[in-house]
Amino acid sequence: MSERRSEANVRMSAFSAEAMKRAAARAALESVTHGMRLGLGTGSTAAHFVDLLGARVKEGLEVVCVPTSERTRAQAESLGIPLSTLDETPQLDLTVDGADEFDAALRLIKGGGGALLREKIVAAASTRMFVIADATKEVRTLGAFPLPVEIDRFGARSTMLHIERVARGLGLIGPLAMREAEPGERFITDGGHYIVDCAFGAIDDPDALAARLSAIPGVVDHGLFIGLATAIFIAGAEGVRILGNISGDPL
Ligand SMILES: O=C(CO)[C@H](O)[C@H](O)COP(=O)(O)O
Repeated sequence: MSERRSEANVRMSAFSAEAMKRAAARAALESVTHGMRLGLGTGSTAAHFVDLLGARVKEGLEVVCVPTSERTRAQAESLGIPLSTLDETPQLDLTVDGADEFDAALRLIKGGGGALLREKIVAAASTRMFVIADATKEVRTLGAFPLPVEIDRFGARSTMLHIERVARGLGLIGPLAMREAEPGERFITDGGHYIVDCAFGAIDDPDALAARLSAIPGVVDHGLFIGLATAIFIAGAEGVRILGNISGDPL
């Protein structure tokens, strides 16, 4: 294949990935109605949703939204979307967010964009959580995407060793890497914490791992979202299909 041709292919697949993310976002937006209190996710897929929502707000749709990151807050503000905080609006009707991976039981890995803590708090404050994703995020077993774990800065090295020990107890062995914003500069979350990316490989028992990680004192939260997503909008070449229940409870 010529260099020019392969460049064109790369551009084309990037275009279709974005088109799929937007299609999933558009499908989720159909459930948004007048007066809703919404949680706004973080990441490139969630950004499509915020963009489309902004257009609906300009047309007169009235909603109030809680963003899950400073990045999403800035985008929503720039589009004139009315914003609130969880202190002012502690209960939300619906959160729409992306994911790094999901399985058939609607369990997710999130945190690739570093916003997992606020994303989980906002999702847990919502009656429903819709995940929007392209079909490449669907997996049989979670874990191909390294699991992000948010940790306190105090005692970070010790907390990493604790995570390693706990994971080993579940048969999970893989390199842990402190996330960097740039080479030599640690990534800091909106909440002021570090992120450790844990490349465990296949996580056969996500529920057990989630419980053990949550019990480690220095762990602020982890990217396993279990029992939170109520529906997943999956965009593929054939259109958008929905896993779960758009009007109901988590599986
Ligand atoms: O969890 C997240 C941010 O913390 C994102 O939702 C996740 O990383 C997916 O991002 P993208 O839509 O860009 O693939």
